[in-house]
Amino acid sequence: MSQRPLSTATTAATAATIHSSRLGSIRVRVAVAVVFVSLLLVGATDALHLRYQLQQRLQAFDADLRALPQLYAQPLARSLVDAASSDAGPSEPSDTTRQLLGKVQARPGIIGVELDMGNGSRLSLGDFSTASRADMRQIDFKLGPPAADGALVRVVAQPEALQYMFWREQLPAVLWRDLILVLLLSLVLVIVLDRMLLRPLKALRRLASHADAFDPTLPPPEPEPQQPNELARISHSITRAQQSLWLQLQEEQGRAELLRLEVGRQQDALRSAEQSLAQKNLELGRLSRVDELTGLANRREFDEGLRREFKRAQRQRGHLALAVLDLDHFKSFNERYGVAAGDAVLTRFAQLLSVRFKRDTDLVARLGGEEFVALLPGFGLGVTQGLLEQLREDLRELQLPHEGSVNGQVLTVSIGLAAYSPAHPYLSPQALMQAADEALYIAKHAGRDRLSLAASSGHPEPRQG
Ligand SMILES: Nc1nc2c(ncn2[C@@H]2O[C@H](COP(=O)(O)OP(=O)(O)OP(=O)(O)O)[C@@H](O)[C@H]2O)c(=O)[nH]1
Repeated sequence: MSQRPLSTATTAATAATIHSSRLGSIRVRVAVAVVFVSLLLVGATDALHLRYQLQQRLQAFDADLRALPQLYAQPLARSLVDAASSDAGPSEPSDTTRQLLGKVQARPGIIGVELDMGNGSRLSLGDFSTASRADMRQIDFKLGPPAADGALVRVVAQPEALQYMFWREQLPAVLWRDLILVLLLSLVLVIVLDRMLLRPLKALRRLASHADAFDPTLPPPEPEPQQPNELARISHSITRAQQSLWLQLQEEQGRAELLRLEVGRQQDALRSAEQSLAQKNLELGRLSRVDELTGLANRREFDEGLRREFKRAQRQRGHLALAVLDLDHFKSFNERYGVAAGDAVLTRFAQLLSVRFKRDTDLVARLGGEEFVALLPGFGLGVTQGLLEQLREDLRELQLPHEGSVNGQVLTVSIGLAAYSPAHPYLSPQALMQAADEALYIAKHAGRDRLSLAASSGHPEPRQG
């Protein structure tokens, strides 16, 4: 968590660096574009202006050319008349004539002037070698009668020279002026663009980078200083939204934490309830199979064991001994010594049974009241009889007083014993149980405190202990 603000800040700083370098290159490009546009504007304006001026010059030049006959026809005619009356004669042009023609030739754009005096004499000033070119202009005018009848003046002009002169005059000044104008215009445009476009663009990009790095799980950043109004409003809106989201997130996180704690508590309670339920189920299972007073197996457990071991004995053609044990005159014991003492005796007798028959396969159970059973897989009548006699001896040794007993002194027990074997196979568990019960019945009726064997023939044999 602690690295997140750092990485976000780094990202924002990197983005700002990239943006500022991009912005720098944009500035250069804008400046170049502005200079180019200024150059174009100023150049185009001046080109139009110079072209207009040149046209004016050419028009004026044409007008001057057309005005030459009016200006020079008279003076030239007069100079010829004067020359005719001079000593040199009409065939030689006078100095005045030369001067007048020189004036004409000296006019800008005029490359040559020729006077054909009509008497075979000619006077040429300037260069006529290029007179045949298409852009040449030629004006011929006659020096009218009577003074110079037949004299002709030919003026050859070249506007190109005039244009060349025009450009040579104008261009340096125009170029300097344009340069200054371009610089000034570029400066103004760059300043205006920077203020109106680049700065808002820069602020917008910074805003965009903040929007990119927007994370409602972080505290909102400080507002940007000196932003244009609209951008400041957008920036403040984003900051406000972020603040609101952040607060909501804090609340939600608080609520989520409480819910997590509550869920944890409920899960703990559920776990302990499940454990308690499992224990109770175990206990229930145990209780359903165990006699509560003595801790021995109960009748249900015994019935299952009897069925199981009987089938095994049948299957394996083995031995299975079953003894039913009943304390004698227990009713009178309860009456004399109390039920609690009776319970203690039942418990003590159960312990004797458990000690005596302690193999894993032995099953000792209390069927109810003062009646017990011992199911002994693998034992025949002989071995079991010996063990039961030892048990009766164990009981005698305990010397549990019972004045109402058979012998008027101690508690005794009667036992009925039956055993399944291949030689004496009973047909069912019930038949085996019934045989043991019958043997017990015989033992009781024979005077109690004894063991009675069930005979396979159905005639149990009581034995005096
Ligand atoms: N203390 C105690 N007495 C029980 C318990 N269950 C049964 N009894 C008593 O055991 C006595 C059994 O009496 P009976 O069935 O008449 O048999 P008995 O008096 O032993 O006579 P015989 O079996 O013929 O020798 C009854 O008085 C029952 O109340 C028990 O869990 N605890």
